[in-house]
Amino acid sequence: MRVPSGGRPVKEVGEFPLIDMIDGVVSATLPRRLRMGIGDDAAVWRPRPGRDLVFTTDILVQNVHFRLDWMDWQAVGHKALAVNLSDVAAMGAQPRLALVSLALTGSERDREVTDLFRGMNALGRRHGVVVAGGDLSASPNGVIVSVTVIGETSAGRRAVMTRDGARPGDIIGVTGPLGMAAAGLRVFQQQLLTLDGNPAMREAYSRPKPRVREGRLLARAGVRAAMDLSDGLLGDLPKMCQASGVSAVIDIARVPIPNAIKWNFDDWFDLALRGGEDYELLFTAPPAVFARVCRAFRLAGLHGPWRIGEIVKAGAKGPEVKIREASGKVEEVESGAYTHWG
Ligand SMILES: Nc1ncnc2c1ncn2[C@@H]1O[C@H](COP(=O)(O)OP(=O)(O)OP(=O)(O)O)[C@@H](O)[C@H]1O
Ligand SMILES: Cc1ncc(C[n+]2csc(CCOP(=O)(O)O)c2C)c(N)n1
Ligand SMILES: [Mg+2]
Repeated sequence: MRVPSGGRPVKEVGEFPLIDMIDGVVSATLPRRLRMGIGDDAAVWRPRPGRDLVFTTDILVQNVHFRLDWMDWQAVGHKALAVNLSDVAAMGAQPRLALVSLALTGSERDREVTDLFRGMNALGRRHGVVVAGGDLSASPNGVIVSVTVIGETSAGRRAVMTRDGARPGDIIGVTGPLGMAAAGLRVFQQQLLTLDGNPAMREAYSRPKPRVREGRLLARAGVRAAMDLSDGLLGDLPKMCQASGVSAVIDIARVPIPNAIKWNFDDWFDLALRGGEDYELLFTAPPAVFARVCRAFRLAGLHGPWRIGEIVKAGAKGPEVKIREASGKVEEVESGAYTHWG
């Protein structure tokens, strides 16, 4: 039997305070070449001036992140790599290598495991990424897929985009619609298989598209602040505001939330802004840089970006996110979206 050793249960501490506690243990002395440690979408290591390497890792746990009666094995492979590519994209870097650790119960078929790697490889090929290694282990309670991706910035290119680069006066942009993956999760959970538009929702949940090209174009256009939206806009934007010491006003009428979501779900606001797993990029930029981004996206044939609000100075209460209603009225909104252990 496990003897309680003191301390609080982590489900009471919460995911983000726990990260702060880990940070407190490991971040006392960091080498100068580590340009970014805990706190952003990826760690940044500068082996020499003019070249940054980025490192990120994300884990998918059966029945926490995916269910095998909802997703086939190729989709699990796709999603496990996609969520990592998304973090590299958020830094504005080019992903190169993936390491894949897999824990299996033993009853899976060899064919299912190779399917997982087929799904991963197909996505990797589209973004110039190869699987370069990994690890295998047993897992008594379901499949675990942990992927690490390494990326690089081009020599001489501007520095990576970070969460602490947002400044008052910046426009806030996103690279695509919000809420489709959360709607897909709802479709699976409630078996809404006759709902209008449900195949696109299930696809958004099962096979998110990492915005790798968009991330590189943002960085090249001079964007300094970006992150990817994994936990939902009202979970992630407050993190960016906190890191940058600024507040944000979101124009709700400008947020690209598909009509299929607004028309089908009464709780569309929470679904789209707190549901998570969109894997779109959230960025902020001064108006001139934002205009450059719009031009670059148009020339590259990419959709967006969508302008959804602006960064303002933090008030007396410190960094916060507010919502501008369609009427023009600005209202406070509770921060918070998906977190582990509720
Ligand atoms: N177990 C851990 N050990 C060290 N650092 C961690 C650990 N878990 C998270 N972090 C770090 O905490 C920071 C914040 O994590 P957060 O979950 O907000 O971002 P993320 O990794 O982009 O999210 P997601 O997991 O949704 O992709 C990241 O820099 C991450 O590397
Ligand atoms: C079966 C099943 N149940 C619930 C969810 C919802 N969910 C799980 S993790 C997460 C946020 C990002 O995760 P992380 O912060 O770990 O990267 C969300 C919205 C799901 N995907 N699958
Ligand atoms: Mg991220």
